Amino acid sequence: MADFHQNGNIATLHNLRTRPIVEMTYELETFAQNKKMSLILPCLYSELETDAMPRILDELSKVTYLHRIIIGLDRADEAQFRHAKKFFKGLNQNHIVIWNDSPRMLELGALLKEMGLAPKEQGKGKNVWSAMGYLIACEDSDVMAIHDCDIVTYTNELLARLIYPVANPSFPYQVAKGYYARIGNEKLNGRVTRLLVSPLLIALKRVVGDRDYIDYLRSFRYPLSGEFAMRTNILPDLRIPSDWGLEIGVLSEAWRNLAPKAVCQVEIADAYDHKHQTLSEEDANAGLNRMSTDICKAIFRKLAADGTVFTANVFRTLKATYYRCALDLLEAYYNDARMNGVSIDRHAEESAIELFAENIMRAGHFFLENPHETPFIPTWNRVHAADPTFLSALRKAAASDEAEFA
Ligand SMILES: O=C(O)[C@H](O)COP(=O)(O)O
Repeated sequence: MADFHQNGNIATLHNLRTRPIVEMTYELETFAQNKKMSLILPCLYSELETDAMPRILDELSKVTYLHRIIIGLDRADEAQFRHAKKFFKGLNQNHIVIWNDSPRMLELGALLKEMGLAPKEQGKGKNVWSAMGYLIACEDSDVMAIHDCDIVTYTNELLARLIYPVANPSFPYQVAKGYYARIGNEKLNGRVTRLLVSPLLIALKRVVGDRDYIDYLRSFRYPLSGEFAMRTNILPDLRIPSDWGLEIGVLSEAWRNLAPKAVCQVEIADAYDHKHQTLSEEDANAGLNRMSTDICKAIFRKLAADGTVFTANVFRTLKATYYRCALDLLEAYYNDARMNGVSIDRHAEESAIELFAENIMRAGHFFLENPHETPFIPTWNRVHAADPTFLSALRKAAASDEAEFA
């Protein structure tokens, strides 16, 4: 999409023209001579059975500049792990499938628990955190990228554009966040981003006042994208949530640890579509219902850690302000979609807003009632300080699983 707007907070790297992918690949191959680049794929076993995954595999096999691919496999039994290993055999790069539920990994999990350092919940955040631990333990990657495994519009150009800003040694960026317009089947998607995060940030600014952190989050065109890249030296000090707050958590950590000049966002695709979860109105622990609550919790915790005081009244006001802001934005989304001949189900969107408004209160209530319970996983630095042998044990366990279940 050809626009060149800069928001003044973080740099935005656009898709200004269709650059031949061979040109960019050539540059990346040159960077790779001095900087090793790795890719982390957080993956559910069920995702191997989708149409998206074979396409991703096919596209990745053509990539020449990657040093290693780490696949974090969740929700798999032994037979499924064996199958996953076969499935990824087609990759041309050095790669490893980490079976997160293997007896060896569970034993390591128990050890973490004994030290009081275990992630509180299973989920994408924990999967990514474990894969990052493995990457740190390998001690040989300078740059890493991560993307979802349910992208049905995937091309390896997405990866090239995502990793480029942190791979180019003359760029100052330590973190690059991917963005795109999430439109698929002529439908406007990205429901949690559009209907929860954008209006919530506007409402927070009105209710709790100006905060650098809120302005920073508002600078991102797609704060919930699962695609980001970073230089690996910042990994050991990253404190991320174990749940769906992962994406916001990574941005928050970049804000806490880095100067704004070291963070950028990059347009990685013209079109992006993925598997859509249900809203799950009936079950608060599933789908977008759960996701929206986890995201609110992550934002509230970070604001509190930056000195914002929350009370029950603040959350009540926030809910009302959010609701108004969300309806106003919906009007804009609706007109934007209509003018472009893209469909949008206004009733479904309003129902989602009503649910998200409830979840702001629910997350707020949780925050007030459980002041000591945080969704954040300890940093790898902390784990290393508690047990200096842990990271190498993790690496060995993954290698032993790889060898034993050949
Ligand atoms: O990014 C989002 O807003 C959520 O992942 C939901 O996305 P979807 O509406 O495209 O399924």
